[in-house]
Amino acid sequence: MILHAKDLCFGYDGRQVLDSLGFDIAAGEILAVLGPNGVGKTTLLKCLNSMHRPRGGAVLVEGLDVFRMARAEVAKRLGYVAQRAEAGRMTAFDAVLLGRKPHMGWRASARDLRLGEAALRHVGLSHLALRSIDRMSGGELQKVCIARALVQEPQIMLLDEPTSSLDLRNQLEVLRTIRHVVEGHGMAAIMTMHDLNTALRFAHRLLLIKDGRVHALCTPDELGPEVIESVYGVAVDIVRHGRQPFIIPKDI
Ligand SMILES: Nc1ncnc2c1ncn2[C@@H]1O[C@H](COP(=O)(O)OP(=O)(O)OP(=O)(O)O)[C@@H](O)[C@H]1O
Repeated sequence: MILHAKDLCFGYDGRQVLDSLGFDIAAGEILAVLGPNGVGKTTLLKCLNSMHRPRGGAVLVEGLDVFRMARAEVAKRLGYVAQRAEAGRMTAFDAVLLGRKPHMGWRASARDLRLGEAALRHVGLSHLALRSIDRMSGGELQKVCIARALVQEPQIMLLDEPTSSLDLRNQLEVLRTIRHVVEGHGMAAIMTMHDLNTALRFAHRLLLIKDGRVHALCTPDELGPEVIESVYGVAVDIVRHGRQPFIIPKDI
């Protein structure tokens, strides 16, 4: 297992959000974290990369406790792409290069620059490399942030709604890129999502949170309509197109 999360408990101002939540993820795996608004998906990602310190529980990356690591050590292992990117005044290339910071000396090496260029190419943004990120669309900025996590060369990518600002074509391209790097480099990705059908298509396993706990942890093929109804309060049918399952709400 590349990451092991055990019995995580976390709350804000005494209000419990995560309640003994645990799971494992293997190298080469994409895990979609699902559940309704406010259930604690972002909070979970922030606990995994030690931005939040849980009240109880542990997060181990290849057996090492992330809460005992220095910031740069965490960043070498876990690349985090936030839900809302902050756009400062710097070029897309410089913003991507920031992802090399945990690996860099006091200046970027030729390899750092090459990785930056390659990451921008991967997300289809080479032509905007010198554009300031405060002059980019929401989707372009989201892709810059994903490129920044790629150059970080982490073992695990934590992606908070990575496709929320992207059109259909860009959603597919970004998710394919993530799948390509995960499968090709023995990494893992944990991504929060609202689009259940996209999760069914791109994730190897689904983790559904309810009441701060793991309500279900299953493959797309194993997911039953009763789980969706219980977590989201919506009755659905699950139909198949070829072998691919799709969720269709019953009453629209
Ligand atoms: N900094 C904070 N201080 C206090 N409460 C917070 C803070 N951040 C989040 N919360 C609360 O914690 C709960 C979980 O929030 P979180 O953002 O993890 O949910 P989420 O599942 O990612 O939601 P969404 O799907 O809407 O992005 C929510 O009730 C939220 O209001």
